[in-house]
Amino acid sequence: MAPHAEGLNGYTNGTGQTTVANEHKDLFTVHSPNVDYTDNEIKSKYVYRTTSVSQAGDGKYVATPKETVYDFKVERKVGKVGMMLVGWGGNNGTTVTAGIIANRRGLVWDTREGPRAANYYGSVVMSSTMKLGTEANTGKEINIPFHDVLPMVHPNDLVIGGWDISGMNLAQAMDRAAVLEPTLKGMVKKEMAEMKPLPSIYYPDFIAANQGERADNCLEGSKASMAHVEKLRKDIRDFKEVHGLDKVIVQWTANTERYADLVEGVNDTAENLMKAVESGHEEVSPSTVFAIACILENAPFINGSPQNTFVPGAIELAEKHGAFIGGDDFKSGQTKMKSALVDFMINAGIKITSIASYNHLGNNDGMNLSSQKQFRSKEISKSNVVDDMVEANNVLYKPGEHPNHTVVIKYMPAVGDNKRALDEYYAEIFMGGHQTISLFNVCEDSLLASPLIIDLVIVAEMMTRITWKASEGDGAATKDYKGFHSVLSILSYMLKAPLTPPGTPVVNALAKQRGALTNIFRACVGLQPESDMTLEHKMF
Ligand SMILES: NC(=O)c1ccc[n+]([C@@H]2O[C@H](COP(=O)([O-])OP(=O)(O)OC[C@H]3O[C@@H](n4cnc5c(N)ncnc54)[C@H](O)[C@@H]3O)[C@@H](O)[C@H]2O)c1
Ligand SMILES: O=P([O-])([O-])O[C@@H]1[C@@H](O)[C@H](O)[C@@H](O)[C@H](O)[C@@H]1O
Repeated sequence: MAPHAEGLNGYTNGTGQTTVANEHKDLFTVHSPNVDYTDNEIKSKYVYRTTSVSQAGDGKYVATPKETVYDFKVERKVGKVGMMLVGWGGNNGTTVTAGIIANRRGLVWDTREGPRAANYYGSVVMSSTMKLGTEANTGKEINIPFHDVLPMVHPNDLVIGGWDISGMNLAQAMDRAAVLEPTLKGMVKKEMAEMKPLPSIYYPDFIAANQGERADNCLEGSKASMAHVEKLRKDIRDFKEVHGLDKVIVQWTANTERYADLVEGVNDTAENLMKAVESGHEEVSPSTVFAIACILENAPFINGSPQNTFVPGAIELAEKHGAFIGGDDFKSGQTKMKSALVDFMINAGIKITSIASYNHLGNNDGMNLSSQKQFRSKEISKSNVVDDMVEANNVLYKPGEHPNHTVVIKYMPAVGDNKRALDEYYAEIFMGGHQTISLFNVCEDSLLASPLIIDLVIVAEMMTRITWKASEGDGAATKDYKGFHSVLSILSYMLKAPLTPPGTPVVNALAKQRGALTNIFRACVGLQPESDMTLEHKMF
């Protein structure tokens, strides 16, 4: 077996290079009067160009180009970052932890197909690129690793911890998950056996009854309480202190909960929500209690599951505290494919009239989802993913017209984590014709979700070091630098049901989501949005 390369005081990032942990080296600098680099900051002046449209009567519009000048400021020091997972002992939690350890140590392990090396495939931040520009004298396109556009935390440097209602240590839980090759598990088992999830809050009514048998690592109390909020806050503070962290990002990768009823006077405002927690109201879910604890600790909290963790009171609480939240529901395989395929077909002028989405899986997630209330949470997040694309094409679809769309999930233990997704897309094409696309997509769910957990942590942490002010253009110029809105809709590329600031549109089209993420980060170093116009190759 090939020995694994291990740098002193650092790690190999899968390509054999040894990188000193926590040190960021700029791959490029922007040479512009609008960009200023200091030891601690990158400051840029960015002209944001949009088009304002107004109705001109008889169905016509007037389009007026608009310009707003923003000043962005990026802190260059990454600091020491912790990732705390709720549901750490689950398939995703154990898999992402083992994956980061394997990358940090540059592990290579034997498989039936020969040796495999640790990598971050499936992470848009770690394994995709973006166009920086074109080479001055050759016109050749220069692409850079996405991770290098701004000073971002490297996943190998993440300090990992978390909670689980199951008390298994991470090595035992990794075996239970049955996701990774035994040869790889053997190489990380010792380190993972040292990792034990903190006891968590367990309110049985929110997840399937079939989860009860693993709940042996729970705090006292089966309903929300301030004691629970304060205990989780202390867990976060202690984790930061013990590991000397500058910040902690928390993610919910625990089981899918049932939707919480939205009750006026209970979870409609921040004040009522806190009162509901104090009174132990049964409609406050564990995930909402975690969200409250993170908001009060100013630890960004991301919901990787489909339930409505962020009830209106939680969003208002986050806004009041200027804390970051994001969600919902990792977009890993079947839905990611759907959002790309539907985007392409509708933008090609093909009228999708029905989408049948079936899948079966045999992991614990599937077992939890075999309970109707938990399935309903997932059905909602998987069904709404095409709405914006349909609504954007009023040539194909009349107002309110939608394709038929059905979502089926079945629990079949035999296939374990290797979910089978079967989709049929039925569409109308030219002159009464039809196109039927049938997909069979085997998604190794945790191996697809783990890179998303990493991307969500990296992007959320990056957002804690970006501030802005508007210097010219429409609307009141802002005097001081401030952070982005509490609801991090920039995370949408990794999520099925993107949470957006109240009153703002939800974008599910995958290309638009990636474009927003890429171009916002480019703007922070004064670069214009990626443009594929390549006029330089068309007009000379
Ligand atoms: N591809 C994917 O795997 C994928 C994609 C999208 C969403 N998700 C969602 O991610 C979540 C995790 O998926 P998984 O496959 O790892 O599931 P899993 O069942 O293997 O892991 C969930 C873990 O959460 C723990 N848990 C349950 N309630 C808890 C609580 N209140 N506090 C702390 N821990 C708790 C369970 O003990 C379990 O270890 C699920 O909600 C799933 O729907 C997964
Ligand atoms: O592949 P995808 O649709 O993005 O997401 C997955 C679903 O297909 C699956 O049914 C569910 O069990 C997983 O938790 C995950 O949500």
